[in-house]
Amino acid sequence: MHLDHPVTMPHRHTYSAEPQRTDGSRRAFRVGLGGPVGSGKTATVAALCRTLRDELSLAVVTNDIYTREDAEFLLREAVLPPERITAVETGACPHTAIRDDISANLEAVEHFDETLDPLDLVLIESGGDNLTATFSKGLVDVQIFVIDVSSGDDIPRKGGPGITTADLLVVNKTDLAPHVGADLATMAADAERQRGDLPVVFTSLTSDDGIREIADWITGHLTRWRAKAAA
Ligand SMILES: Nc1nc2c(ncn2[C@@H]2O[C@H](COP(=O)(O)OP(=O)(O)OP(=O)(O)O)[C@@H](O)[C@H]2O)c(=O)[nH]1
Repeated sequence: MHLDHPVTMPHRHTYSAEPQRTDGSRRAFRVGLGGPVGSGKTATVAALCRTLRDELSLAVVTNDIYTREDAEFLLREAVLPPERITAVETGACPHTAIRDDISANLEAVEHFDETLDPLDLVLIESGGDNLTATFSKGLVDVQIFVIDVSSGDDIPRKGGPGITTADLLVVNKTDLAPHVGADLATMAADAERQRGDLPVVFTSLTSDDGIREIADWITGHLTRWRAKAAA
């Protein structure tokens, strides 16, 4: 049973998609990273922090069901100073906290907006879920869905909202393709069939392969979002 009905769990926040907060100051651009358990979401967040931290002011919110493991990993790796990493313990289906009752995540990002000024970017990592997990548009401006080749090269063909609608699809662990018999060309063709013009990036985080492409995609969106706000 899902305890995530919007009537039983009303939002405490009124979301504004505007780049300004209610006091007129600028809020940070919010990027959600979701995907199945173990696909490489935390590794992607860590690599993005290392790539972007010198050019942008950024922070990270992680979501785990009962632990703070992902945040602790990022702290251990020192990808950002500790005051820029926080954890939300969802205590329920991971997608509930990013899609249905987003209040704990909103509180976390708003706290960053208030305490880290100026702040350009917040990465929000979902707990590992299934192919249906997507973020509320009230929480993130764009979302990235991370799958990996070791879960089977038929995953893009199977579709699901994460694969078909995410603003960016990341296919991670390409280094494992030869070992698990995954055909990357088939994955690319299936992903294109499911997503049309929406972009796909192949990554291998053993060598940070593809991370610059994701970082550029994020900064491109951030620039356009700000320009739209200023127009
Ligand atoms: N070979 C290989 N291993 C990877 C790659 N990316 C991540 N891993 C490993 O895969 C495992 C899971 O990676 P995580 O980043 O923790 O995955 P996650 O999606 O955050 O996992 P959950 O938060 O538990 O859902 C770890 O042991 C990583 O070191 C990759 O590109 N290649």
